[in-house]
Amino acid sequence: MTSTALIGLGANLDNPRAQLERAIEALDQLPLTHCTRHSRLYASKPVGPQDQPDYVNAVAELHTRLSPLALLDQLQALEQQHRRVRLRHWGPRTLDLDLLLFDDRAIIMPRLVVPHPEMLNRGFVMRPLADLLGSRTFMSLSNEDLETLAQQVEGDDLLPLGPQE
Ligand SMILES: Nc1ncnc2c1ncn2[C@@H]1O[C@H](COP(=O)(O)OP(=O)(O)OP(=O)(O)O)[C@@H](O)[C@H]1O
Ligand SMILES: Nc1nc2c(c(=O)[nH]1)N=C(CO)CN2
Repeated sequence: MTSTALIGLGANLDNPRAQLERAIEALDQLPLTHCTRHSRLYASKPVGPQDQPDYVNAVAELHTRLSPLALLDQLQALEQQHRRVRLRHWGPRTLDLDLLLFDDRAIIMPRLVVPHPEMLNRGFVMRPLADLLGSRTFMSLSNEDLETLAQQVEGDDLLPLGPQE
């Protein structure tokens, strides 16, 4: 059975934009998985500790035949690969891949909570998610459409990035 998964991507490496573009390509190469589309990339001010560089954030939609836990394993392996690159280049931070939604399932396991518990509080997640799926509602997100939910957290400093060069 094919499922739809939404992935939140974030990076604040030296070249976070290139990291995200590579990560989106890598998501499309995962076993039993295709990246069907992704949002535009956004530059965003760090939420939480401020003594770190700005982030680039985006959301990608996957069609996958992996189970939620198998997909999480793959996402964590990808994060590890990017972490190795980061160490080599002494980059300031890592790549974060969050499993935001998996069909309309509610999952509570020791390693995996879906919908991602912080997503509704994060403009850098909700804005790109609403760009992709604005009118969609999820029972697992109180049946409210994503555009309305995104507007409730607007206020983060988000800057859409245009095409490079
Ligand atoms: N929906 C989810 N997506 C990704 N990881 C999850 C999810 N639910 C639970 N986890 C667990 O959370 C841990 C992720 O830790 P990580 O260091 O990436 O968190 P963080 O990036 O600091 O915070 P956040 O996940 O809030 O962005 C992993 O060990 C993973 O098992
Ligand atoms: N703007 C922004 N801020 C963050 C982000 C992120 O992806 N974007 N990720 C964090 C840790 O996961 C902490 N703060």
